[in-house]
Amino acid sequence: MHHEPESGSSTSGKSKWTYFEPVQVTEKGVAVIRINCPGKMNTVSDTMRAEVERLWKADVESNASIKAVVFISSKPDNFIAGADINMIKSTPNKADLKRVCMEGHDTFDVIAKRGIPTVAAINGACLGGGLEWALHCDYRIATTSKKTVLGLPEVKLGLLPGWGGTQLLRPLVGLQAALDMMLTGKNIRPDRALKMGLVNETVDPASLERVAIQAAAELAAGTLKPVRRAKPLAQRLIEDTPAGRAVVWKKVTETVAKNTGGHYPSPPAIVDCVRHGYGAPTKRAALEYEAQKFSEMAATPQSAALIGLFDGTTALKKNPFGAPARRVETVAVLGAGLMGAGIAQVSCEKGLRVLLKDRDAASVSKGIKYISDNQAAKLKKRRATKFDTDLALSRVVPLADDDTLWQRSFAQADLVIEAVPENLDLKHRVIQQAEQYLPEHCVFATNTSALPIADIAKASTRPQNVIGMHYFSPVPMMPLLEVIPHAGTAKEACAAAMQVGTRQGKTAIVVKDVPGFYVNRCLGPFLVEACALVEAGVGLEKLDKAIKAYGLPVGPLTSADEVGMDVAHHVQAFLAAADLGERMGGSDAGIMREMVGKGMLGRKAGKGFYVYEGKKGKRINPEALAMAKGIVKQDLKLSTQEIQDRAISRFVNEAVMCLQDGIISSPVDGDIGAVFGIGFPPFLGGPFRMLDQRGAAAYADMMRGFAERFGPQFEPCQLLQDMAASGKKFHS
Ligand SMILES: C/C=C/C(=O)SCCNC(=O)CCNC(=O)[C@H](O)C(C)(C)COP(=O)(O)OP(=O)(O)OC[C@H]1O[C@@H](n2cnc3c(N)ncnc32)[C@H](O)[C@@H]1OP(=O)(O)O
Repeated sequence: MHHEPESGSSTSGKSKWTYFEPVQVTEKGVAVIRINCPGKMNTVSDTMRAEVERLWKADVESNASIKAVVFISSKPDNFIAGADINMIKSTPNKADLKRVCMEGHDTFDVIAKRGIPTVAAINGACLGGGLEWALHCDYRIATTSKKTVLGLPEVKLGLLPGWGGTQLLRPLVGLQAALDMMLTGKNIRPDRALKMGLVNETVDPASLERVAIQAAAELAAGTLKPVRRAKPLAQRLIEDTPAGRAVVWKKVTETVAKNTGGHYPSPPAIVDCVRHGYGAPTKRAALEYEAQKFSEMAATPQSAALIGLFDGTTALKKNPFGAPARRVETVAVLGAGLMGAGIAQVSCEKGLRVLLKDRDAASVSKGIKYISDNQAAKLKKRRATKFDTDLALSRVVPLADDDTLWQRSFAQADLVIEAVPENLDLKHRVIQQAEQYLPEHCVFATNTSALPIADIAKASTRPQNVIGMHYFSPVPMMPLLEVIPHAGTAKEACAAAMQVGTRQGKTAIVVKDVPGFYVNRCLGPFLVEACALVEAGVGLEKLDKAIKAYGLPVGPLTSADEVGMDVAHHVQAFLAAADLGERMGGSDAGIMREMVGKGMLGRKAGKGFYVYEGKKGKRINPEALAMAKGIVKQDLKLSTQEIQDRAISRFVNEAVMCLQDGIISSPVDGDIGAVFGIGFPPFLGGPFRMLDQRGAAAYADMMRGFAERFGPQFEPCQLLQDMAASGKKFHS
């Protein structure tokens, strides 16, 4: 689409508004309303919404020369990032949010009443209430900037699109695409948004304002008519007939039930709102229903938990050590196995130069293949462009020990991440070998899940530069990073490691240098309890199902099979020998030891607790079942709730113990670590949020009851007892 530029805007000086620039009116009568909320992001609060209505009434409504309006942002990287989450959180009576939503509609009614076309000129994040703002407009133009994303992510906060999203999106993109967007909360990039009919045009960022003004003028003149994407016949048959829609409702209801396990109320509420829209007597009635449901969702503990995780993730984007004096540009990764290649991938994708080194060309090639295969997959799924993937790969320099090129290249490294196997001697050797060629300032990070960082640092001539960076596997998928300074690590090294982790897209928490760090330390007692439960007569399948039903992605037995029985057993044995004392009691995990001895190492060996039969899937391993039956001490006939509480309380108590001992520095870190590290149910918000919601006193009582019945490993730690006695909450 071609638009002629228009010149000669008039402006009215310094803004009298808090959230908007002064309205500019062009010669052809296009009013440009620039959104400029205080702070980094534009968000829609009740006060911002009220102000746009005042602005409209003061500067637009009675100005007859205005023929069309463009809404545009003054911020470099966001249009509107949604409703103000702080407003949602701080509304004490969530029922009041219905009024907030409905007043939003009143404002858009005021705007619509003037009868002039409105254009949303979108650059950067256009999310949630921000996209709903754009949906209320007559025309949407998005820039092709990498920063431009459109989406309705409310579901990720346990909410639903409450400013018309469940009603206004469907007519543009179709029922199925609308449901997909709202139920996944995924970001839509501009090219996709154009294809699906979400926006009318895409433009280069430099042209956005000019094109938007021109489009507005043409809409006003009637020379431009917004075209709705035509639906193919098959889509019409499904979406536009009651019989077709019945199929959609059935399918979507089943998918929602399967994906949420019944733990999340907002996805079914979204489906309900969309469905309600078809039968509602008026558009207003449908919007009122949606607003009612929005306020109900905002009052759920699940929403509070998910918003808590959003806040925690946002807070952790800020480096607690401040920006390092020297920005890391080149990262050397030692070891091109699964871990090393994953670390190299997330680094090169985010613009870091990577020196990937392994023993020989064959080993390093495997790592390169891993990265290039993943890039090809991203390209295929359109998660990246050819240019992005080519650029990422071009940043990786493959290096091998048998070619001295690595020695010269290492002189450029700012930070090394070693990911060689877990063997102290080997780690010492690689540190000493690398240090000969590394510059003085280079930080040396070690990716270990078990070895003390202080011990690894002993081999270094610059121990102040040594730090732990514990990634989780598979690195490109897992969002968490534990950053572990030892007692002698310099602040500058901590700052650099945190900055690199955040740049790699990880949420990084700082953890003390103790056995298991945080996540594995909490997993230890949980794994032991899984074995103890088998000894208490809980069937293998029942155990896995009970923990999955609690909301973890998989049960402990599947988890042991996936990470490998040898690895799981090693973690358990290592922690049993460490400083956790009685807290690792309850079982000696003999079943795992025996399974390792028999080569039942889990998925990688084709059998563990389950037998893996290729396409046929998996079934309980009869050999493991026989072993399990053989170790039952007394069948206690535990209920599902008892199984869940016994296993989860061991994890939770250890998490609180970590806070008590300063291994983690806050409940926020503890919650994020548990949710992002092991998949602790997000709808519970993490162990600390869960304790706040369930009540520390009730939880401590339950654990004391278990301690009496099953042993001292259930004794609640001091901090949990203190919180129980004081009635205080971990999160204020
Ligand atoms: C009925 C309608 C309901 C809704 O609309 S619910 C809200 C739906 N919207 C969202 O869920 C989007 C939330 N925001 C984000 O996902 C990210 O942010 C962005 C992708 C937009 C940008 O990410 P990045 O560039 O990394 O910035 P950053 O550090 O996350 O945020 C900078 C500051 O902006 C605040 N912020 C962002 N979005 C909102 C929001 N919707 N309400 C209130 N504050 C918001 C953050 O907290 C932080 O603040 P600080 O600098 O003080 O730490």
